[in-house]
Amino acid sequence: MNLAPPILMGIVNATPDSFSDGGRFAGQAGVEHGTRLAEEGAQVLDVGGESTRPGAAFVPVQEEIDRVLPVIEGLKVRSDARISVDTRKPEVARAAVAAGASIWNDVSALTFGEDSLATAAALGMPVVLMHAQGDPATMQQEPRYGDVVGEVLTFLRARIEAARAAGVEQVIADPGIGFGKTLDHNLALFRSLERFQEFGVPLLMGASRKRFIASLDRDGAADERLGGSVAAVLRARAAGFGWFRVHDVAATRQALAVWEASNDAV
Ligand SMILES: Nc1nc2ncc(COP(=O)(O)OP(=O)(O)O)nc2c(=O)[nH]1
Repeated sequence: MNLAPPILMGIVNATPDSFSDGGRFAGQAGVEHGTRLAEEGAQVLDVGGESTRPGAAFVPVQEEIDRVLPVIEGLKVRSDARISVDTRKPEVARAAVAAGASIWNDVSALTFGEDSLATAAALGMPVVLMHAQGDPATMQQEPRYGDVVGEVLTFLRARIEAARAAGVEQVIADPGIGFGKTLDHNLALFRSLERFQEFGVPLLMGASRKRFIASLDRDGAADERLGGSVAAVLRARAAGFGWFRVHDVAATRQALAVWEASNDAV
């Protein structure tokens, strides 16, 4: 399997309430944090202004723009890393691109806004299409699937086709770990990651510090989940994933370096 070098997407949550680092990286603190992540090896910095953790409240457009723009503008000055904007809202994506973002990371896979598809095509940048069942506010109340892997694949296949039909040329697919999934649903996806290669597009894993890790080991807090986060990255890498959205860039970079060097199959 000839894999392109891994792309590390460092998480910069300019939010007051993100599940693992809420309130720490607004404004200048977000610029400093993103700069540090780029120095640690992140090729992309993912700037978000709305938490999408289970139970998160909706953030109005202007408030989300006010959160992400100062961080994006500051990072454009301080770092050469590409910037992605983590938003469901086309208005926020447009503002972020005007400020220097060049990737749209949409956890709603361009379904949230009526003009999301047209906006993505007009902006002409790569779009991350992620699977989620339901809305962050309620998605973990009672996730149900007949065949979670089959249904996630079917959804992403349809969204990739819709994006391409709308004129979006570059897409990245993401199974959406933790977005409307129980532990068993997440594990079923992890055991079937190779099936996502069918799309023939870059694949993104975003498992960093998520709850399923605590469910498998001592129920630790978000800052006690580094080992599980790295393990999830390596499992995805073994399945051909190339993009990794992580909080802990240096540790992930090092783990991938050792994994790549000790796997001649890469
Ligand atoms: N493509 C993609 N984007 C994502 N954005 C946010 C989160 C949630 O994690 P985090 O940003 O750390 O927390 P919060 O949503 O509370 O800010 N997970 C993903 C993911 O798995 N894939």
